[in-house]
Amino acid sequence: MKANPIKKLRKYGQSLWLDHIRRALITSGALQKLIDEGLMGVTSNPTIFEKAIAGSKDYDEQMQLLLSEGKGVPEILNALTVQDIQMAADLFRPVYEKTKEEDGFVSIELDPALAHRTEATLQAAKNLHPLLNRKNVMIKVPATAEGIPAIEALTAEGFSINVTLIFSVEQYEQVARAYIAGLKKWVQQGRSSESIRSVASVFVSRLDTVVDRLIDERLHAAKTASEREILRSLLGKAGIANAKRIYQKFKEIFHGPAFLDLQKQGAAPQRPLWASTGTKNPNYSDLLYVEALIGPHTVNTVPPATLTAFQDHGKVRATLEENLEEAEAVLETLEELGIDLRERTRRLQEEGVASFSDSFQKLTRCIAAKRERMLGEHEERFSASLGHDEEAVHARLRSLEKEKFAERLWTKEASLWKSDPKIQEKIKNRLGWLTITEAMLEQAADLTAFARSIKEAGFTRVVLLGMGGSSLCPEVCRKTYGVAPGYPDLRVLDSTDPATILSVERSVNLETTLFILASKSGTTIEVESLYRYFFKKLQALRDLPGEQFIAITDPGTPLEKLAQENGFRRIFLTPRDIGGRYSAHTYFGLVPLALIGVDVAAFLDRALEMVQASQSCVPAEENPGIRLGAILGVLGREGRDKVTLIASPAIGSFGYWLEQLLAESTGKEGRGLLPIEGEAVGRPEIYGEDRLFVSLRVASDKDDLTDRKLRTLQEHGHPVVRILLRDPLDLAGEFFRWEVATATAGAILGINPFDEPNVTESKENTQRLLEAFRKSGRFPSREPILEEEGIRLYSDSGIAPGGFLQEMVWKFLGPAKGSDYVALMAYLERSAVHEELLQRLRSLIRDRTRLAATLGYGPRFLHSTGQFHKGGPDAGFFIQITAEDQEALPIPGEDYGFSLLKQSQALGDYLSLTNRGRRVLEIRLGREVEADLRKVVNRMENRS
Ligand SMILES: O=P(O)(O)OC[C@H]1O[C@](O)(CO)[C@@H](O)[C@@H]1O
Ligand SMILES: O=C[C@H](O)[C@H](O)COP(=O)(O)O
Repeated sequence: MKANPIKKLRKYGQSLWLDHIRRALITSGALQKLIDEGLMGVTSNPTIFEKAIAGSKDYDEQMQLLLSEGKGVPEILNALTVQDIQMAADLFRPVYEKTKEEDGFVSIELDPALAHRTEATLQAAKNLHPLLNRKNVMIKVPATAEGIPAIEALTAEGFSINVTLIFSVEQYEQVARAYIAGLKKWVQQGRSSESIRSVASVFVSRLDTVVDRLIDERLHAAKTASEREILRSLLGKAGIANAKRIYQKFKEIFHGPAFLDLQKQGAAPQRPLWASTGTKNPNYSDLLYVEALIGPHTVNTVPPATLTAFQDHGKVRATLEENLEEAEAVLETLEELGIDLRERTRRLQEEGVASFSDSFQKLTRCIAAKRERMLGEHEERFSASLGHDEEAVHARLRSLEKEKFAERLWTKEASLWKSDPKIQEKIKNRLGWLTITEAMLEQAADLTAFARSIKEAGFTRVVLLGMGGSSLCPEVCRKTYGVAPGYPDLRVLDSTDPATILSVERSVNLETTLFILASKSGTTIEVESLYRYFFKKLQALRDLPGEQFIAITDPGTPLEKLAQENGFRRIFLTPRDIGGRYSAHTYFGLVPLALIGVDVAAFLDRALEMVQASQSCVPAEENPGIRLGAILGVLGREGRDKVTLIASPAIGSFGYWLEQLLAESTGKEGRGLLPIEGEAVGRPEIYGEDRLFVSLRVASDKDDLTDRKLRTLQEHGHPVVRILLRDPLDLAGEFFRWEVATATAGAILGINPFDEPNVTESKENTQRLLEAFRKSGRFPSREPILEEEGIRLYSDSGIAPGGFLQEMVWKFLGPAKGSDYVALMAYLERSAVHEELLQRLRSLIRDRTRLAATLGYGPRFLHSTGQFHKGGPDAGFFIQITAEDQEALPIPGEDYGFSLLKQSQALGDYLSLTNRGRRVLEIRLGREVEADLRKVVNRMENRS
C-alpha cells in the first residue's frame, strides 16, 4: 500500500490543515475521510466562504429556513458560517482530544472591515466566541498595527487566536511578542495557560507573486546574460526563503529565554502556520510550498488541489532548515537589487486586508441577491426535458455517483476514461485545467497591469495569430464583451486565406499593432507562417520589431525560443498539462481578455463559482458539468449525437469555442458528439431523431419566438436542455461547466477526450503535398467530374456522371440517411456575404434532407471539427468549397505562399478523408469567388 504522506508529516512534527470549507464537504463525508487520512485542522477566510456560498447550492435549504424566520442578510451570513465552523469543529473534536488540544482546530476570520480597529476587533471576537460555542475553534485576527494589541488582549482573556496576514519577519516578531505578552497577563491572573493555543499564519506564495513580477521587470531591462542568469535564479525563491527566516525567529523566541517561564508553566508555543501555500505560478511545482517547509512545531494549511497533489505524489523530508544560508543569500540579493522586502510585505498585508474585505462584501451582496431570488419568482438556471431518455440519464447519474466519478475526476484518475496504462499516463498529464482557475486569479493583477502598459504604450490594435484552442476563447470573449474604452481592439487571425490575411492587415495600423503568437505546441504552421509575414512587415518599419510581439506558449517550445531570440515584448508560459481546447482559463484566454480591458479578476471570480459548484463533494445530480455530461453522453449513445446549440445574441459566438471542445474531444474511435452551432432554429419536422437541443440564454436576452420554437420542439419529443446565464460574465463559468461535461460525456462514450489522434493525418498530407510541390512545381493532377461556367467539381466517391452542377451535388448527398450529417468546409474568406450565402446553402441542405449540416472555414475547422470528420462516426458527407485566390501572398523564407499553403491544406484534408473511405465532393470556384458562390447557391435553390 502507498505510504500516506499526511501521516508521515506528523512524524516530522508538522500538522497538515485544509484551507477550505463548505457545507457539502462536511455533509458528504469527504471531510471525515480526510480526517481519517490524517488531516488535523481547517482554516477558512472570507474568500473561501464567498466561493462556497456564492458558488453552490449547499446553503439553500438553510437559507430558506432562515428566510421563513424573517432573518436579514447579516444574520443569515452569521448563521451559515457559524454552522459550518461548528459542524467542522465537531468532526475534529476527536483529533483535538487525541492531540491534547494541540490540533483539531477550525479557524474563522472576523469581518476584515475591522482589521484597523482594535476595540471593534475585541468586541467582535467576544461576540462571536459564544455563538461558536466550541473549544476547538480559533478566531482569526490580522497582524495589522491595530490587530497586534487585539491579539495580546484576546490572548490575555484566554482566546485561541490564529493570527493571519503575516508577511515579514518584523510583522511575525510583533505577533509572537504579543502572544507572549497576552499569555503572561493570563497567567498573572492565576489561570492555567494549557488550553490556549495559537498559530501565526505566514503567507508564503503571495510574496513570490509580487517579487517574481519585480524580477520579471528587471529581466526585461537586463543587459547581460549573467545579469539575466542571476535574476532567473531568484524566481520562485523569496516566499520560501522568507518563511525559513521566520522559522529561525520562531526558534529564537520560543526556544529562548522570552518564553522559558511560560513554557515551564505548560504554555504552548505559538506555531508558525504556513499559509498561502497553493502554488500560484502554474509553472512551478504544485507542491513547492509544502515540500520545502517541513519542520517541527509547524502547521501547513493547503487548498484542496494542493492536498490532492500531496496525497498523490508528496515527498516528505525535514526541509525547513535545509540550505539556510542560501535562503538568506536570496533575501540579501533581492535587497541589493533594490527590491525592498519591508515595503513589499507591508503592502501585501494592506492588499490582503483589502482583498478579504472585498470578498466579505461580495459575500454579503451574494446573500442579498440569493435572498431576493428566493423571495421572488425566478427562472431555473438549468433545466432539461429529455422525454423517454429521462430515466436513462438519472440511472447514469446514479451510477456516476456510485462510482465516485466526481471524486475520481478531481483526483485526476485517468482510469475514468481508459484502462491502458500508457494512455492513462498521457491523460493524467492533461487534467491541469481542473485546478488552474484559482491559480490564475493570482496573476490577474499582473495581467491588468500589463494590459494597461500596452494601452499606455499607444497600441491601438491587437492581432492574435493562433488556431483552435489557442484562439477561440479570445474570439468569443471579444465578441461577447467588446472593447473597454481606450483599450486596443482585438482581431483573431486564424487563416491562411490570402484575402483574409490582407483584410486584417488593411484594417490595422501596423505601427500601433501588437501581435500575439498563441500556440501551445509552438509548431503550428499557420501561426509560424503568419508570424514570418508580419515580422517582416514590421522589420521594414522599425528597429526592434520584437517589441510588437508577445508569445503565449508552453515552456521549452520552439516558439518560446523564437520569442527569446527575437526580443519579444513578453512571453507568457502556460502549464504543459492543459490541452489547447481546455485552456480558456489560462494565459491563452486571459491575456487577450486583459488586453481588451475586461476585468480578469471578475471573470475568474465568476469562473470560480462554477468550479466550486463542480467540486467532488457535490452529488452528480447537482454537479453542473457532470449532470450536463451525463445528458450528452447518454443521449449521444442513444443516437442523439448532434448537439445543437442555440445561444442567445449576447453570447452568440460561444459555439465557436464549444464546437472545438466537443468535436475534437469526442470525435474519435468511430464515436462522438457533433456540435451544430450557428444554425437557425427550424420546425420540428425538419429534424431527424439525432438531435439534442441546448439553449444557452442570457437573462436579459428575452426572446419569446425562440422560446416558443423550443417548446414546440420539446412537444414533438425532441430533448431540450436550457441553461440560463445571469449576465454575459457567466460565460466564464460556462467554459468550465462544458469542460467537465465533455470529460464526463467522454467517459460515458468510452473515449479519451484529451487527445486528437486524427488531426495529424491532414497535417502530414499537407506537408507531403508541399514537399511534392517543391520538387515538381505542381500538385498531383486530378480530373474534375464536372466543369460548368468555370466551376469545377471533384470527387472520388463514385457519383454517377451526368447532370448539372446542382444535380451532381444532390446525387452526392443521395445515399445519406438517418443520422448522417453534411459538413460544408469553405476555404474562403469569412466575409459577411460569404457567410450569408453559405448559411443559405446549409439551411437548404438541412431542410431538404433532414440531415444536420455544419459549416466550417478552412483551415480553421481543421483544428476543431476536423478531428470529428476523420475520427468520428462514418456518417459524414463532406462538401469542400475552394476557390482560386486573387493573390498568392508570399511567406518569407518559404518557396510557397499562403495561397499554396491553403490549397495543400484543403487537398491534404480531402486525401485524409478519401483515404478513410469517407465521401467528399469538392466544389472549386473560380477567381470571382463571390459571384461563383452565389451561382452555386442559386442553382441549388433552383433559382436559375
Ligand atoms: O496551440 P497549438 O499547438 O498551436 O494548436 C492549435 C490547435 O491545433 C490542434 O492541435 C489541432 O491541430 C488543436 O488541438 C489546437 O487547439
Ligand atoms: O489561513 C490561510 C489563508 O486563508 C490562506 O492560506 C490564504 O491563501 P491564498 O494566498 O491562497 O489566498
